[in-house]
Amino acid sequence: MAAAAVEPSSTQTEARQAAQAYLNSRLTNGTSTPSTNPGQKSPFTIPVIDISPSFSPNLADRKAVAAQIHAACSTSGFFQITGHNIPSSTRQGILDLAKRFFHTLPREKKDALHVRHSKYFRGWEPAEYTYVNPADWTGEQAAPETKEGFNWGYEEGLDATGGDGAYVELDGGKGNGNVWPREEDLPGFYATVREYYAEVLGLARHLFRLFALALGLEEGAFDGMVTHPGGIARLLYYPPSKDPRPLEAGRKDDEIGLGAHTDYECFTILLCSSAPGLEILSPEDEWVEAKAVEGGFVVNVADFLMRWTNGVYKSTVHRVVNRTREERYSVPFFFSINYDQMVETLPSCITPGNPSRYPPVRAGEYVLERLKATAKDG
Ligand SMILES: O=C(O)CCC(=O)C(=O)O
Ligand SMILES: [Fe+2]
Repeated sequence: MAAAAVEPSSTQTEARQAAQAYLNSRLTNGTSTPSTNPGQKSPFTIPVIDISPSFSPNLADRKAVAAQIHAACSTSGFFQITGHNIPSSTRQGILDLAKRFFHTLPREKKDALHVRHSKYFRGWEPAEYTYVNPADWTGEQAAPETKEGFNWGYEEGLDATGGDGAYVELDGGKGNGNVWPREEDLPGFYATVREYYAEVLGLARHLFRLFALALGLEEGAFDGMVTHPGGIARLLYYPPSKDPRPLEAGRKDDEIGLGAHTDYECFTILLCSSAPGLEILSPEDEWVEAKAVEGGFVVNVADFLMRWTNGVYKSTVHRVVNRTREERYSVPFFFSINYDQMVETLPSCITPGNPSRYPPVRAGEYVLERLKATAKDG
């Protein structure tokens, strides 16, 4: 993406500087340091929440799940869910599709889908093209990222509700910026993406109702904001480690799958294959392995929701390092509200001790500026 010859808007400046300052404040030169105060660790857990009671007709059951979500979001910002009703065949189907995409689509067909052709970062993202932590571009000890990705966003054909016909892209543009492999090159690609995306989008809308309850709002408070929501999803591939070693506090890694970052949207629903690799930065600056539970999804708060909740919900720094000889695949889904929606700090998150810290912002504008900041030539 060519650098624009215009002054960055205040949102741009805020998004880039705040993201980098926040990361820098949490990272010590890219290495983790053991806690100097082990007796005073803050509670940092990634709880497993069975959300099956949230499908109950009884409001008290739904509120009980929301309370667990609230506790997780206001501490570690991460939790895992089971009891979500997404069939295991749908989950396996998209992981198998990722493997086919990365291993069988020839390089020139991938190149035709390169993200550099897309102003919304859709399509194929080779390992070296982006760094989620801009400080890694120039850092002396910069380790290249090993992840390879394929990105797409919301479109009505992927929404089981059919949408409301009002989808706009990150910059307010009409239509959607998705690009797809040709059907003859990867038969069944779109159908498999659709099956998974429709399910995970439905789950995200359901979770958002629980977030409303968790924030002390009426359950349907956000429903009108997710009728044509932003929802970027990715297939990700992390090759096996060339030098597999366990995570060790204080040791700089020379292979990084995906650098230290926070996510940008409201929350992320992550599906992973069996190889571990996701690591979360604790308040003591220690990387903690987040081992995915069988059949579950990892859910984490992202920056836009942290901003919207005035910092009450935590968007926590994480990264991926494949420390195994196995290939690793994952499919994150980054859920946003409608990109044309303006939001102001939620009144329920403003108190005399925590006055509103952020000006109003349009959802898509915020996310697009954060995405631009990850491309090396962006
Ligand atoms: O692959 C994973 O497990 C996590 C991916 C991730 O954090 C991201 O894409 O933002
Ligand atoms: Fe992430």
